Amino acid sequence: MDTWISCHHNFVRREQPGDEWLYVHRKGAVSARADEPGIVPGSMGAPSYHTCGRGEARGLCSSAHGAGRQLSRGEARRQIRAGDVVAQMDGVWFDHRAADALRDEAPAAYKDIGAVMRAQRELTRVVRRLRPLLNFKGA
Ligand SMILES: Nc1nc2c(ncn2[C@@H]2O[C@H](COP(=O)(O)O)[C@@H](O)[C@H]2O)c(=O)[nH]1
Ligand SMILES: [Mn+2]
Repeated sequence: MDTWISCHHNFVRREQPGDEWLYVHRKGAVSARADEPGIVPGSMGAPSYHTCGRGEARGLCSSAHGAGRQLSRGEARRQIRAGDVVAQMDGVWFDHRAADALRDEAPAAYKDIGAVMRAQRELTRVVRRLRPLLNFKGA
């Protein structure tokens, strides 16, 4: 099957986003050149987005690669209980036996993906919003 979207978020490429040629390093960011497809995932319980770049040179033709963390892993483990993970994953199938181990991956450990998409609307356009149905994370 053809790959629909291949979207790396740790690479360097020589590019000319404006007048100058640059080595653009993307670490936790994705390329968002004009009409370029991308993926911006939310969290294990929040929507993900298929996107289309706007080629905004002031943003080095880039966008965020995800919602990003609201809480560090340590802070998430301190603040979030297994029961919170189950509650936050309401409507998404996952292995409840792993709820305790997944405290640092809980939806509340990540920023609000809707707010992140609004904040970067000049960089990338939403093509499709995907609601999570099932999540599996290996130990
Ligand atoms: N669709 C999912 N998105 C997730 C999940 N866990 C985290 N995330 C989001 O992805 C980005 C990028 O994560 P990275 O590990 O590649 O750096 C992260 O900021 C979250 O917004 C998940 O289980 N499913
Ligand atoms: Mn990453």
